[in-house]
Amino acid sequence: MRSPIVLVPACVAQAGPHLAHTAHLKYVAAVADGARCTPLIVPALGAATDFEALLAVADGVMLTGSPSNVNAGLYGETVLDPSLPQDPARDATTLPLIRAAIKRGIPLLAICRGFQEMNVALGGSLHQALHGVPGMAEHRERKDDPLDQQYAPSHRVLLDPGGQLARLLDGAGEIMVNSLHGQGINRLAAGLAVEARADDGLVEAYRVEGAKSFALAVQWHPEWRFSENPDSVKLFRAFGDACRAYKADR
Ligand SMILES: N[C@@H](CCC(=O)NCCCC(=O)O)C(=O)O
Repeated sequence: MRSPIVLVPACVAQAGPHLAHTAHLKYVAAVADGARCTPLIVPALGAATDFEALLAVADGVMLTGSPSNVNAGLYGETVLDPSLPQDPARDATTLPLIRAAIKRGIPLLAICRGFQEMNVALGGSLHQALHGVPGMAEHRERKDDPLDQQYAPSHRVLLDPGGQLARLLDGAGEIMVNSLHGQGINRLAAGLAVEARADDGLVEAYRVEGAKSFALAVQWHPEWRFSENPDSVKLFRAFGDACRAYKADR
């Protein structure tokens, strides 16, 4: 019997002199080895995407992080810092895909940029520069640090005691997470329920209320060395189980 197929939408990024559709190995590995599903990288073709064809084979969708920001025009603002990277092709691919996946009850796990774009896809908005928002902590990584340090746990998040995340983490009240983002949730979209917050109040995880299946998003990076972090192992295993259940019922 085949394993569940999990769509992993790509970024458009420079690979040497050429543009390429890219997905970091760590995300693909977390789907394969953590969720135990078959990752399928989806090119960021925007409106040229055949969403029906993709959804017909998808048993899950995982949205990755990215250095690029969700275009602020998609939540009714102008881009405050045009020097920061954008990826309009990814926006035009992921936003419709997110809405379609939720409608069909296809399991969804969203990470960092994915967490932000899912909120925007459902009508929410972002802070474009968290570090400029009074009372907010610094959530960006130090880019000069070695990667292991950039992705090391840097602050705690408090989990909603009645939430899905707390349940799948065996009743944990708080966990330590890494933090590599300059943007963050401003207005949470209607229909999303907070699962975790940082000490400064920032929403760090949410679920889709009343979702037909697993639909969870986290601002941190569980995919980073996931096998060394028991919380990340449980998260990817739960996502994989939801994909297996979706596949069995389809
Ligand atoms: N650009 C957004 C999202 C941040 C993000 O996804 N960072 C991860 C980048 C690299 C990786 O995939 O590990 C923001 O700054 O908030």
